[in-house]
Amino acid sequence: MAPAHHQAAAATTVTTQDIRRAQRADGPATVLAIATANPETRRSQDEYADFYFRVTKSEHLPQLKEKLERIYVDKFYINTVELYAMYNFILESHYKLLYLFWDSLQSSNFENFLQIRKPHQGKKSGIENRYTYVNDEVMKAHPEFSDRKLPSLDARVEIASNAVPELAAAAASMAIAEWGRPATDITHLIFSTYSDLKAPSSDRRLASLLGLRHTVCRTILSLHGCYGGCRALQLAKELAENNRGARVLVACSEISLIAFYGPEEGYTDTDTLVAHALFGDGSGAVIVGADPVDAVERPLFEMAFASQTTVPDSEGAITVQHKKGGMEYHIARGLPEMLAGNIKRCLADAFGAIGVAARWKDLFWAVHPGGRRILDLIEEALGLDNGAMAASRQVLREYGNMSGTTVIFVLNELRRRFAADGAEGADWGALMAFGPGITAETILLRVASGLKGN
Ligand SMILES: CC(=O)CC(=O)SCCNC(=O)CCNC(=O)[C@H](O)C(C)(C)COP(=O)(O)OP(=O)(O)OC[C@H]1O[C@@H](n2cnc3c(N)ncnc32)[C@H](O)[C@@H]1OP(=O)(O)O
Repeated sequence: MAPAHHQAAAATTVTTQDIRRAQRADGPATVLAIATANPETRRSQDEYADFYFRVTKSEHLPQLKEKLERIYVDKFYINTVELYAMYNFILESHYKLLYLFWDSLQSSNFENFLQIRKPHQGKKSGIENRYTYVNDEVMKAHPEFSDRKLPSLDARVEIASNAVPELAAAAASMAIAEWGRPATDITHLIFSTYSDLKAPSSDRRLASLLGLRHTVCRTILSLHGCYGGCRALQLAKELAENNRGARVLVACSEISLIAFYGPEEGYTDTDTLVAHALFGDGSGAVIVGADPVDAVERPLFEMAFASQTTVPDSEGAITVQHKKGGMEYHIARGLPEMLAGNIKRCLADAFGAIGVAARWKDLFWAVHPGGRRILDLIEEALGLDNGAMAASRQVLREYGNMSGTTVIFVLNELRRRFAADGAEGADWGALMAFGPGITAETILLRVASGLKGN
C-alpha cells in the first residue's frame, strides 16, 4: 500500500472538472420505454352526466345537468337524436323513400349521415370515453364524497395513498418489461401526482411494489397539475445527462377522486362542471437514460432541450386547493385564449435559447390536451394543419384530461404512430404541457433510431 503522502499527491492530479466530466453522459437523454394504465371503469361521455348526477344525488338540479351536457355535446348532435328518430319512422313506413334518401346521402355526404346514427359523440369536449376510479361502489361506501361541505379529505387521502401508487405500478411494470432490463437497474425515480397527500408518499410505495434497489434516488413532485408529467420528464433529462449510466423512471398517476363531488347551485358550480366534464384517471411511466446500450435498449425519442415559461399576469387562471371536502379547482374561462395568445412566446423561449428557428408546420406535436378548445386555438395560433395535433386529440377522445399524466399518453400515441409508419415525416417535435402558474413546459424532441425503419 502506498504511503499516505503519495495517495494525497495522486489525488491532487485529478481535478473536480475531471470528476464532473466523467460523471456526465456523452449523449442526450433519451426516452427508452413508455407505458400507460387506467382504472378498470370506463365510462362513455354519453352516460357520464347520468352517472354523475345519480351517484352524487343531485338529480334535483336538472339545470346543472343540462349545463354539463351542453359543455360536452354539441347542440347539433342533440338535434340529431330527433333526426334519427325521424329516420327510423321513415325506415318503418316509407321504405322506398328511404332508399332514395340513402342513395342521395351515399353519393353526397355519407360522413354526415353516419354522424346522424351516432348522435352523442361528445363533439364539443372532444371526449368520448374516460376511465375513473370513482364508481358506484366507491360512492356507496363514501356517500360523504358527494357533498364538498362535509369533511372527507381524510378518507380521500387514505384511498389515494394506495390507489395512486398501485395505478402507477401497473404502467411502470409494463415500461420496465418493454425496456428489457431488470427493475434494479433503475437508479432514479421521479413521481408526479396531485392526488396523494401522505408521507412517505407514492414514490416510496412504488419503489417497493416494483422491487427497485434501496439506493434508488426518489423525488416526489406534487401539485404541478397538468404540467407535472412534463416537469418530471425535464428533471429526468437533467439526471440522465449529469449522471453517466443513470436510468430514470418517471411515473405519473392521477385519480380524480380527490376532486370528485356533486355540483352545488350558485357556488363555483361552473368550475365543478367543467372539471367533471373533462377529467379522467390514468398513470403513465417513461424510462429515460443517455447513451443507450446497443441491442438491449431501444431509443425512441431524444430529448434535445427543455424549458419552462411562466405566463405573465396569469397567477389566478388555474388554481387547485385541498379543502376539507376535497380538492377544488378553478379554471378561468379565457384559459384557451390565454394559452393560445402566449404559445409563440413559450416556443420562442425554448427554441430561441438554442438558436433554432423552426417552422412550426415542420414539427410533430405532443401538446397536453387540456380541452378541445385549447387544441383548436393553439393549432390556429401556430397556423398548423388540421391533423397536427392528432395524437393529442386521440388521447383526449379516448381518455379525457388526466392532468399531468396525459402528456405521457400523448407521447405513447405518437410513438405508436411513428412505429406504424417507420417514422416518416417530421423528425423534430415539441412536447408541451401547462398548469397552475400558468406554467408552460416545452421539450424539444427528436425521433430516435429505435423508431426508424420499423
Ligand atoms: C389542471 C391543470 O393543471 C391544467 C388543465 O388542463 S386545466 C383544464 C383546461 N381545460 C379547459 O380550460 C377547457 C377548455 N375549454 C374547452 O375545451 C371548451 O370550452 C369546452 C369543451 C369546455 C366547451 O366547448 P365550447 O365549444 O367552448 O362550448 P360553449 O358552447 O362555448 O360552452 C358550453 C358551456 O360551457 C361553458 N364554459 C365553457 N368554458 C367554461 C369554463 N372554463 N368555465 C365555466 N364554464 C365554461 C360556457 O359558458 C357554456 O355554458 P352555457 O351553455 O350555459 O352558455
